Amino acid sequence: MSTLSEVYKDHPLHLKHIIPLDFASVGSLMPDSHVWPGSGDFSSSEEEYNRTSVPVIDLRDPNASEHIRRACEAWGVFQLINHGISPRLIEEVEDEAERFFALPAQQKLKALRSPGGATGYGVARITPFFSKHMWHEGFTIMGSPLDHAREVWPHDHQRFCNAMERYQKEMKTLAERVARLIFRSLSINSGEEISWLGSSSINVSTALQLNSYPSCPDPNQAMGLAPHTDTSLLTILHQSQTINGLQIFRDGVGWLPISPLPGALFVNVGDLFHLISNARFSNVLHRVVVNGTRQRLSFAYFYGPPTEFVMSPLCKGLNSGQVPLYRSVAVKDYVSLKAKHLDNALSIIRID
Ligand SMILES: C=C1C[C@]23C[C@@]1(O)CC[C@H]2[C@@]12CCC[C@@](C)(C(=O)O1)[C@H]2[C@@H]3C(=O)O
Ligand SMILES: O=C(O)CCC(=O)C(=O)O
Ligand SMILES: [Fe+2]
Repeated sequence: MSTLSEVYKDHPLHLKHIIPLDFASVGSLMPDSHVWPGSGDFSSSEEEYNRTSVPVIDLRDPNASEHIRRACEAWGVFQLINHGISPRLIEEVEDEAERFFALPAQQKLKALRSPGGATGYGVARITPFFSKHMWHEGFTIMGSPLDHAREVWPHDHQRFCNAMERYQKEMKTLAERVARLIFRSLSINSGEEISWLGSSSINVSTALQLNSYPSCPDPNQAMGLAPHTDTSLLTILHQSQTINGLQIFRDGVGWLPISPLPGALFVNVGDLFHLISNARFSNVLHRVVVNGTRQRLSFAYFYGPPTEFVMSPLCKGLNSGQVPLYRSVAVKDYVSLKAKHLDNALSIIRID
């Protein structure tokens, strides 16, 4: 049984695609390596529209499953309220992430992701697909971050590890709950297709990504995180309550900023739910823009089936007369395709 980390070992990256810029040493001039060609003004006047339109799902609502289905079909995203994650725990994770990203570059590099590694400090994995670098630094965690944390803080890593481990535990429970509601909305309540869901003996594929977008001397020329879809089944995102940055792409509208509702978590459909739902659910394209005066933090929890699990469009999810649009693929093979081909991964398994 291979783990997600083992799958990424087959796709090593060059150090120049791992080491972030020392953002603290950048003055008022943007380094050319980080100036995105053709980038204009990233701001948008759609904020109010967005605030009122992105679906809000109340987990206490008895009809949550049906509401989630509609949100996944029409938007591929929703804001989740009454999710049960304690604000105290979120604050602790925020404090610890802040403590890490505020360290001098040399200290942070002690936790650098290795070329064949999946976890640790570094730039986004999608970096090699773009000619310019993103205004972003991240810390990827899969389970315990102990090995990296103790390199950074030999005597004071415990609170970082505790916060990250507790957060992942709570996120996993929440992701299972949300995934179950989504499967239910596709009329899948039990059986082979979800035998792995909620099982304590089967390793699902999960990762916690701490994202930091430092303040930027010229935010209109920089890209926080380039447009991408997530590889996961679903992603649960906590974003800074005060600084906007996340934008989703809507056909016919363009880039829409997502302003967080107080206390809400943001959920987006990833490639795997798009595949399983036979493209009924949108794996929404999203990106992050940066701020001229303030750092923005976000935490993304990626949730997916075990790496060996073979996924195919679920018959019950298909409307009558519909044919499967994708062929079956093991999670690990899809992760490999994505690592090699990024946006083209889905079209490679698409049935014409
Ligand atoms: C499980 C994972 C999803 C992710 C790659 C990773 O191994 C851990 C980092 C994740 C992340 C976060 C920023 C955006 C993204 C596209 C990237 O480059 O790294 C996602 C990856 C993904 O969804 O494929
Ligand atoms: O920072 C954000 O708001 C989004 C992060 C994201 O898209 C990701 O980690 O995949
Ligand atoms: Fe993402």
